[in-house]
Amino acid sequence: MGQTQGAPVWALGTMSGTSLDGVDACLVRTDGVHIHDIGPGGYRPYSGSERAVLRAALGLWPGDPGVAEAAAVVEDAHAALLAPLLARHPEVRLVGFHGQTLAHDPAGRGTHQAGCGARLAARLGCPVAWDFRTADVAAGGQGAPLAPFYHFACVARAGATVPVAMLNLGGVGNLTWVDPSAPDPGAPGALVAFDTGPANAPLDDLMAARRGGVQDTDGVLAASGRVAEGVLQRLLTAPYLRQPPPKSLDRNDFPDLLPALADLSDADALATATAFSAACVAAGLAHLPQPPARLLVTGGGRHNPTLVTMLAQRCACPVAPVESIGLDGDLLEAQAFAHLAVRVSRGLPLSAPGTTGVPAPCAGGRLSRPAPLPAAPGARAASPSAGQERSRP
Ligand SMILES: Nc1ncnc2c1ncn2[C@@H]1O[C@H](COP(=O)(O)OP(=O)(O)OP(=O)(O)O)[C@@H](O)[C@H]1O
Ligand SMILES: CC(=O)N[C@H]1[C@@H]2OC[C@@H](O2)[C@@H](O)[C@@H]1O[C@H](C)C(=O)O
Repeated sequence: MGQTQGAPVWALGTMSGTSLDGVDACLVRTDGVHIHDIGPGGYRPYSGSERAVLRAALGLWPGDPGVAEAAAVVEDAHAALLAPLLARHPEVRLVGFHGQTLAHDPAGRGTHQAGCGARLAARLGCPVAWDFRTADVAAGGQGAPLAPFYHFACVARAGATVPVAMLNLGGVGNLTWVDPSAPDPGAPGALVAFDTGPANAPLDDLMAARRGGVQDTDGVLAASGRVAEGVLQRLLTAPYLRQPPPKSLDRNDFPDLLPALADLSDADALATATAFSAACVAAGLAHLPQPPARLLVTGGGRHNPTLVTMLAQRCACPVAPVESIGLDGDLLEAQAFAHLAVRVSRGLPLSAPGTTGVPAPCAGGRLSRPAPLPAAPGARAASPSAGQERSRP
């Protein structure tokens, strides 16, 4: 089973992740199958007040009060980051706009990413691929994780010959096992992927609640505490951890976690939560078809040495940052949505039974093109194909 390829194009992918820290963006030249080039990236943090708007909107669904305000924060932040990047890089044909997940309940109400790609396309004057998760959920999948199809391309680019795993330590953790001998990411057995459990989100939430901070920078507070083993072992009885994939999480799907740490000192609470995030990954490794040769870590959590050390202590395989295969772990998810944007524009699947549990490889996403400028008096009407994957003016 091969994948249909067209010519590679430059796409600009974005991610506004569950940590609510800010928006990442990165250029990738891709045909949706192979990564041909990785270009520059950018980051635009949310201000304290923007983050408060997003935090207040967590758990909300389209139409709920507060959602329009959150969507405006998301779109404004993306426009502020992307407009100068697009001006400097006119070679970009397409933006991949993930938006901000506010709620995720694939078995119930669906999945909700705030931010409208059609409005963003109009503001940027560039086609935007967006709403990546809805079609997968509608087809019976989890709608997440979606980065695995990009992980497959990354592992192929690195020339791996044996199965490896990629671990994203974001607000939530997600793990992708990749068999590089598979012909494409939708092939049976090519990928096994799922969310492992909470990763940075509870650490950030503890710091916010107890210290008024944003994160436990470099894991310093956690390193000064002691893991409360009894509490940790109780937390590790969560049924989610034993449940086989496919499975995915909302940011706040472990509501008992912070209350379980309430009686611990700040340092011990951080140490225990950090150990829990690491142990969730170790529990996830048991669900893989075979042990990976290496666990390649991406996402903000790889900057936390306490978390990484706890992880390495609990994993049988070597643990290394994705930088060890020449990738940038701060921009990998943004790159994923550049790659997926091109797949959207070409009708290629974004997910498969091994990644989201969708019954068959599933295409998805929406593509919004900026409205054509009104015709000048006397000018010919634009042809129906005008605006298809062309250079921006
Ligand atoms: N130096 C550091 N020390 C400790 N933690 C850090 C450091 N740098 C980043 N982090 C953590 O990484 C988080 C951001 O990670 P990342 O950008 O990968 O998450 P995200 O993309 O928002 O989440 P997700 O992948 O779940 O959507 C921060 O909120 C913080 O918890
Ligand atoms: C619903 C949603 O936005 N999920 C995110 C979240 O953050 C990490 C993990 O949970 C993952 O499932 C997903 O993001 C990445 C980019 C993904 O889809 O692969």
